[in-house]
Amino acid sequence: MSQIENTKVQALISAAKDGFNKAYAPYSQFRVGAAALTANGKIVKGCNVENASYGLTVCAERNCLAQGVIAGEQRFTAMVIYTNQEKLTPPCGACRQVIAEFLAPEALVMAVNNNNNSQQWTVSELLPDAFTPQDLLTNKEII
Ligand SMILES: O=c1ccn([C@H]2C[C@H](O)[C@@H](CO)O2)c(=O)[nH]1
Ligand SMILES: [Zn+2]
Repeated sequence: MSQIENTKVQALISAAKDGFNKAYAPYSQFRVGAAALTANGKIVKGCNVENASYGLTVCAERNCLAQGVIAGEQRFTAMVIYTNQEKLTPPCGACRQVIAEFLAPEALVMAVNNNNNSQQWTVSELLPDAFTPQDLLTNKEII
């Protein structure tokens, strides 16, 4: 995350770890925490929240961004996803779409684990040619 200050990256990892510790994952036991940096330099976090009706589960990444929106933030510049998995956890397809709604294509998403291994992608690497709010605006111009 070279374009983000190192202290901010450390703060994001720590917030994502907090999220991980709050995860509600009684069915999969697969705990995930996420944290995002807002365009104003604030940090918001989330965790996965599972449900007895399995399909209603919401991932950490989407909960994190929803927490940001509730806090009045709609632009984010980076996201960290924290797990205790040796194989680093990338965001699922549904989360990639929601990430593309709120983070710019060049923004960074980093997966980190409890051994401090990490891997990072840009939003456009995760979801090339994303369908975004701009596509809706273009459509309005045509109408
Ligand atoms: O990037 C990911 C991948 C999975 N999960 C959650 C959903 C479910 O609760 C559990 C297993 O898929 O992990 C996330 O929160 N984020
Ligand atoms: Zn997801």
